[in-house]
Amino acid sequence: MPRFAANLTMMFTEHEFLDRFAAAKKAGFDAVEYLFPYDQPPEAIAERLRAQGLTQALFNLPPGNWEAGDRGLAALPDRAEEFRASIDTALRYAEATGVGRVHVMSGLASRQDVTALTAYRDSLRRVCDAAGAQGLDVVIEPINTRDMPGYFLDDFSFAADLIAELGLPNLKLQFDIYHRQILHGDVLMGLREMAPIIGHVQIAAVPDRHEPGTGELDDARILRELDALGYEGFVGCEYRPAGRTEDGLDWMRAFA
Ligand SMILES: O=C(O)C(=O)[C@@H](O)CO
Ligand SMILES: [Mg+2]
Repeated sequence: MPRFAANLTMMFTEHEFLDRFAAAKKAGFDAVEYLFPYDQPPEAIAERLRAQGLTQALFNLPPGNWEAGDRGLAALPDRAEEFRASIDTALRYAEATGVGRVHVMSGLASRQDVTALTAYRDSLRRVCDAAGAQGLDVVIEPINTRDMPGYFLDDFSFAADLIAELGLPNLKLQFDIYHRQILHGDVLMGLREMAPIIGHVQIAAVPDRHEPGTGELDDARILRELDALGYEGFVGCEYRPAGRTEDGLDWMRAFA
């Protein structure tokens, strides 16, 4: 049975961020994820996790200046120093929250740009080394360029090849079913091929990014396939509820 994690950046936004932990627990979740914890002190987040008995499944490294358009730093050669500092920040939050994996966003750059590719490889080696010393996995996620135009990591095969080439034991793939369908389709084959390197899964209906089961894919079938493949990690519910979060959770009860 999938271990669902509520994505608190997208779900339970009826509540203030720190109150979303209790709301997720009350709704039946045992784990949470979100994009960025950095507006809150790590101790405040750790306290909410402890109080609710929740597991922290995932969060992202600081992405640079999100409001100014940054979408990560790893493939940006002229931001290497900032990237190094972002690792230290993320690892402080990792220690406080007990998270097992962090997502590193590549940033906006062309995969044809050799300096970007070199920077990306160097960044991944560096972050895997530092995170590995703390017993953490690092995940990278191909993101569709309709939602994020110009995103460097926009191809699942490229990501899988890079993971194989780098051979870093704690570098894994974040398989977001929503992005996979928009970028390539062929979701079940993608899961079968990439199962050995998947470190985290996320789900949302395509194309509107609402509750699973409301889009063009048979999400229940996909979740059963994950089980059949022996996937034991988390499935992050990274969707924007069509209405109040609590009113749209029936899809999940089918897996209880
Ligand atoms: O957008 C997604 O999908 C994510 O998983 C985020 O972490 C990056 O925007
Ligand atoms: Mg995602």
